[in-house]
Amino acid sequence: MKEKNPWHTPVTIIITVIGVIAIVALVTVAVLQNRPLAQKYKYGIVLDAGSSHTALYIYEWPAEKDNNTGRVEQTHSCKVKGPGISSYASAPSRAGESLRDCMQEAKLRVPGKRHLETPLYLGATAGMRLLNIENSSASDVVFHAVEEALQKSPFSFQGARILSGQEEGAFGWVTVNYLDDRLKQGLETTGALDLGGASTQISFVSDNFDGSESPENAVAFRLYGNDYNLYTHSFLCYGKDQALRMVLAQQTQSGPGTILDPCFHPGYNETKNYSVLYDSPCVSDRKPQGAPATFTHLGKGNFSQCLDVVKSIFNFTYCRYSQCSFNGVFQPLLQGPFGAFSAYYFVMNFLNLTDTSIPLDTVRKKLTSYCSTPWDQIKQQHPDVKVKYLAEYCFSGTYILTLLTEGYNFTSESYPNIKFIKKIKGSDAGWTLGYMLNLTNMIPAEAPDSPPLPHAGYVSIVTVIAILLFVLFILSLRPLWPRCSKQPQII
Ligand SMILES: Nc1ccn([C@@H]2O[C@H](COP(=O)(O)OP(=O)(O)O)[C@@H](O)[C@H]2O)c(=O)n1
Ligand SMILES: [Ca+2]
Repeated sequence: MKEKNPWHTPVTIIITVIGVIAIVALVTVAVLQNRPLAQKYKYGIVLDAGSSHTALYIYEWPAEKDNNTGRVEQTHSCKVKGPGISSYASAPSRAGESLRDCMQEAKLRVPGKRHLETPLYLGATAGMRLLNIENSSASDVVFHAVEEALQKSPFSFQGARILSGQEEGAFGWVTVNYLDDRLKQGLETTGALDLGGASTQISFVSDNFDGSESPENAVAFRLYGNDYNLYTHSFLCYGKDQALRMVLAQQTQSGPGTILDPCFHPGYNETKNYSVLYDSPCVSDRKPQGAPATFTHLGKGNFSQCLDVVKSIFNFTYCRYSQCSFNGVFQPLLQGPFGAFSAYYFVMNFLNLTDTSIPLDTVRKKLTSYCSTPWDQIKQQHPDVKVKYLAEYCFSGTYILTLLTEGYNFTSESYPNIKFIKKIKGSDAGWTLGYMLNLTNMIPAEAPDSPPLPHAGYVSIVTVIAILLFVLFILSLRPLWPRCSKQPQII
């Protein structure tokens, strides 16, 4: 005869069923209540109107996070065809038209129902700064034209303006450190080196800089509960395109019909226009009197002579402060790691010199050999690279090396602290992300209160405690348990 299981009493079965139902209900409620909502995103768009070209960046971040504290990421970028907006001074309406294709792409990339609430910013940098110096009404007209075009977009246009050099430097620094998660965690920050076509920025935190020696180079931030005293400086005219103009101007000072340029490859031979070369406030005051209309630009391909002529555009003769970089500009002691982006990256990547563990002497040797390579051979080796860019890499590499070592005082010891970077975790390094984070108040001054446990941890703990309570409950009912018969069974 089969013996009856003592657990199969109505009381224990009912208790067990109710207990199991209670646990399932409790865990289900906990999971559902705290489940991250289906991912919905918000968007922001920034147009970077640089001196050489305009680029559009789309950023997205999770919509459900309080105060927009979720991670912001770049989801798309679009390079506007044609030159930078400052080149449209004589045909401003074309500046507006030039943005059309990228704006169309943005309309497709940002979900339709988000269009109206998506902020759209345009920030212009050194190209427009120079145009504004040269001819402020022309820069107003260009802005008017791009504003008109952007107001027609379905997005929430927040205005177009020129960033100050300080803002450009500081927002580049914010971008790099935000993407590296250094701000939230209060880690040592990374300095930012940005090389554009018309200006260049250096920004870093240094222990011996509190802003008192040179307030115009100080930007104070309070981010996630940490205070930062950022040193930043923007050198107008020291972007690589304007620097090249200064180097050429230096060599055409005596107004000859031909220059033999050590920064261009042997065999390079182009006829260039004086008025085009001198059409910039960076060099216009140096235009030789009675110069011919054109000059012949010949390459000589001599790195060490190129170094000398590049050095001549830096002034190291005066410094009113305890220490300077160049042109009498204060700079505290370099400190920490640096990220070098924009043209720093493009040039060094082309030259295969992004690895900064390569000793500076080797970098110089490589440039010596590259610069002395005949122009025909260079063109043959790089049929896909735009000839205008290709012709300038010897100059640009030499310029970058000079700016870093002579200008900013990087040494053989500190050069490896620089990383040449294009993107960080999928987002481009540059001022645009920092600019948007600032304008949308997405970096809080104080560290936000976050729940002590992540969602998965919370659910696991609720489940474990529920099971534990159930077991304890069953144990507490021990007096009601049916007795087990321990008597020997008689067969
Ligand atoms: N693929 C690329 C894109 C840009 N560039 C250069 O990177 C620089 C970008 O400067 P930019 O247009 O942002 O000018 P700024 O207004 O920042 O001075 C220009 O000198 C471009 O020629 C490059 O060397 N390779
Ligand atoms: Ca730029």
